[in-house]
Amino acid sequence: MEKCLLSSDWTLLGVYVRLKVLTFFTVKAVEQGKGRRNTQAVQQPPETDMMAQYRGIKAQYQDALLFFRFGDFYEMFYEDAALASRELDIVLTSRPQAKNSERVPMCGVPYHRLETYVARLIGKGHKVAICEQLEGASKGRGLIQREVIRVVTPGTFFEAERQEGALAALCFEGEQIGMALLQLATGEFLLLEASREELPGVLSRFRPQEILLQEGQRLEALPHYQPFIAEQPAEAFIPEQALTLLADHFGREAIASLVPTARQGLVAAGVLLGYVKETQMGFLPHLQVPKQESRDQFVFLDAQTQRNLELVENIYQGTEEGTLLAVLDRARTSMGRRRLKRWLLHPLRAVTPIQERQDAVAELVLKHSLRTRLQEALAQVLDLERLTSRITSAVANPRDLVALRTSLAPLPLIHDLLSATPIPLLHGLGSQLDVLEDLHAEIQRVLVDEPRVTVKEGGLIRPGVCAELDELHAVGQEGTGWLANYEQQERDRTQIGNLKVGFNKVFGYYIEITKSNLGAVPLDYQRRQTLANAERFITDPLKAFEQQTLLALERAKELEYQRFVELRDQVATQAARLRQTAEVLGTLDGLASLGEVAASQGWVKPEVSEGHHLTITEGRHPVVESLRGEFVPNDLHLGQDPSFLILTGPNAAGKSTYARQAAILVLLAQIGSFVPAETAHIGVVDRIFTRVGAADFLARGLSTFMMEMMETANILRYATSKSLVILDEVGRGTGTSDGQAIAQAVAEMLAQEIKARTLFTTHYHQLAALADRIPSMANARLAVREEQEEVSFLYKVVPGAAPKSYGIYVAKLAGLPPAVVQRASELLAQLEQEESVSPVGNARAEVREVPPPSGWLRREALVARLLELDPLRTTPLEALELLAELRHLAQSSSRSEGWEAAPVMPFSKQSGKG
Ligand SMILES: Nc1ncnc2c1ncn2[C@@H]1O[C@H](COP(=O)(O)OP(=O)(O)OP(=O)(O)O)[C@@H](O)[C@H]1O
Repeated sequence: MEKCLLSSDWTLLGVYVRLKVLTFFTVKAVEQGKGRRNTQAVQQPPETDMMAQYRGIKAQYQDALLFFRFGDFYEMFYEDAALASRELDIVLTSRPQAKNSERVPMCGVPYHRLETYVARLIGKGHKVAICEQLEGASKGRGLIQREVIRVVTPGTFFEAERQEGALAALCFEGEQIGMALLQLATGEFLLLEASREELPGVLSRFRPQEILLQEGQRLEALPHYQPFIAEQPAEAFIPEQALTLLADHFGREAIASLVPTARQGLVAAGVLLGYVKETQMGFLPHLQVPKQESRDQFVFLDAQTQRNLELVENIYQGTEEGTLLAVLDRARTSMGRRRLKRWLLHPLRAVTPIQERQDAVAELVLKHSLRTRLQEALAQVLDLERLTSRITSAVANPRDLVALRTSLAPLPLIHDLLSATPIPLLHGLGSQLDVLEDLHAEIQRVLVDEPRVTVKEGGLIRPGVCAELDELHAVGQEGTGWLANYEQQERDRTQIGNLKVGFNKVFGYYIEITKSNLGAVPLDYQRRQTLANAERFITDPLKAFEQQTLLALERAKELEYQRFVELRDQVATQAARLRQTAEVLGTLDGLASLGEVAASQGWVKPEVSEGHHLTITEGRHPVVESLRGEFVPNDLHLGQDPSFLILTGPNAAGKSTYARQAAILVLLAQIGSFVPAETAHIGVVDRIFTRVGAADFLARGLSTFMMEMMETANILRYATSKSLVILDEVGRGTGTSDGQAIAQAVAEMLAQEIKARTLFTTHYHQLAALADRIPSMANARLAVREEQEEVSFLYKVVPGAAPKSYGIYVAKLAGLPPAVVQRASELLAQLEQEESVSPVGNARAEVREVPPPSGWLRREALVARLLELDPLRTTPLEALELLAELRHLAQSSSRSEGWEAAPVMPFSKQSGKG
């Protein structure tokens, strides 16, 4: 048994006095807190010193909401109070700053709900500075010392579920950007490099909630998420300073080895480390040594591609629903879920590691019982990564240690199961899995089965751990017996049957006598408190008892707290082992999840190799299939010839789905997953690009077409012959001729020069003729069945180009007014009559004149034309030309049905006369 020692040498009496005073003041503080909410109960004038202290501290943290600890509450004052009350939906109240002075707006939250309220403020993009009382309140000591112990920012808040606490720092040097990324929930520290064009894609993969930039630097608005930007002084970016900081924290050697290849990233990492040290102070979790992410290791996915393919976030709501992640996620742990997400955004480029993962997934598909046993064991493991961060940053409470103990229990079984498999990746995971038996045993030995959440109320440590603690608990237990005896003894002595011995925090132990029995109270009872129906007394024996037991109790609580902190610190020293175990479990869970999806959905193992081919039979889009329940499978054959597929077909016939499906199947294959198809042979790709439809780029102040062209330009700049490109209706954002010309020129470059495997959907049917001229191009179309007036989509891809778009039919389906549909059909017929085959090979198509519109639209056109006219600035020749134009308009109008002649005819006549 251990000997637990209290650091201070309080005498018994000293402890007691302090205890009572402390209790008194704690309660007073609470009462003051309540009093502020109930102004009638305020007894003391407010401490102006305290407000001065508040202002002094607040001046140092002007950009954060200051949570100012006051007894059992965190209080906010002035503008912070107004903001917090709005954001947290809590009552805004006020108190006078000094006697008769003006009232100060304030609001408060109970100390034990700190995490919840901070989470809400962080979620709304605020920073919170937590200011603690550094000492207990005691009589005559004046102002309590207070200090900010941590500044929580959007990128550093990691302790709550789903908060990753991801933080990035960027270091610009010309066109190159060094980037460091730190995730406090997992301790992962990455170094990356990117060009300015690549930056949005890199940021979008990691989604840091907060980005550190050198002051004066600007980050171009990111289209789909708004991180919190924290400007840092230029000195922080001085390389020597940044590198020294890193070397002091991680060791000189670890950092020196990274300098040659990742100098800029390291500077960013130094800035980041400085920032987390400054803001987290004593609450900095264990960080892993920075690792450099090699650009060539992963398939590059730009921000649009990540978004267009709806990998981890759907386009319209930004949630996980309807994403590829949602289909794949059968993970049993948070670590596994994070791993799957990471894999989806970082498909592998090299064949060998892909095949290693595939083999592991195949084993887990095949060996159902192995997979289910592993998954059952994994289901008992809580978020070890976050727990490690909580433990190492000292925010962990006793329940966190219990969660850790529970999570470690199934590890030996997982280890045995993995060690028995011959599959290299799984077997390797078994060897790397540190089952941490020593930690499990120690937590089991020290901590009770179900401890309290709070650390200072006792009830944490098992009997037998600490001799002194056991003795103190024994005193407490004896005391309970003594009290019961004493109560009975006093009842007998006074003959008061309902005499009660009780306890409260302010007065300690007392004897309560109801008013009707007050006549029988013995002389040695000393009155302490008067209630409505009773009086409370103390006696000398009760006082002596109280002194003894309260002391024992408080000392026991203090000892338990100390022992708990010791245990937490002891676990924290093993952070690196815990992190490694968490990493292994995350990978295993990710693989098991892929195995389960493949097995339950009947997916197959794709053959991956270095070739240029992409051959899929009976492929399905996993997300559309999961949402629709049924899906028409399709084949795809791309390689050297054809490498470029022009896809035509009606609107809503499935062109985009088919093109995206190709990208998703390639991506699945390259994360090591099985794919929804009969067979798949995939030559690995280095980059996947998708340019799909319109998106909201208002944030960047760019027109949709401008954005479309910028994205297309990027594809043409970065795509290689190993890339996969999905272009959906390029050029549709501008005039028909321009759009078609651009689409053709882009297609020609991709097919003839870049030679990337490409799926190109278009409504410019003229482009289909390109395949006659360019050997690497082929046409495919989405088949439809036409019966009488009705068209049905078959969702089947067949060779050849589509004869027409059926746009009007789709418009009708979509509910366009019959008159408009009718008019559109007339116009289409007319256009088709006039249409001459447009010369493919010549990028400029002819601009056709479209006849005037019908009904009220015709009249509108005439009126609009007249309103444009400025008679004073019109030459006689222009006037004549205009008359002719108006006459032509009027003539064609009068031929059509539904013509309302009245407003236009007089003018027409007039012009006729003229
Ligand atoms: N193979 C398929 N099997 C079943 N349903 C499908 C299939 N392909 C597409 N669909 C369904 O058809 C809808 C429309 O598909 P998609 O958006 O791909 O059409 P599109 O031809 O690209 O249309 P547009 O040219 O108007 O953009 C999809 O949302 C999906 O519900």
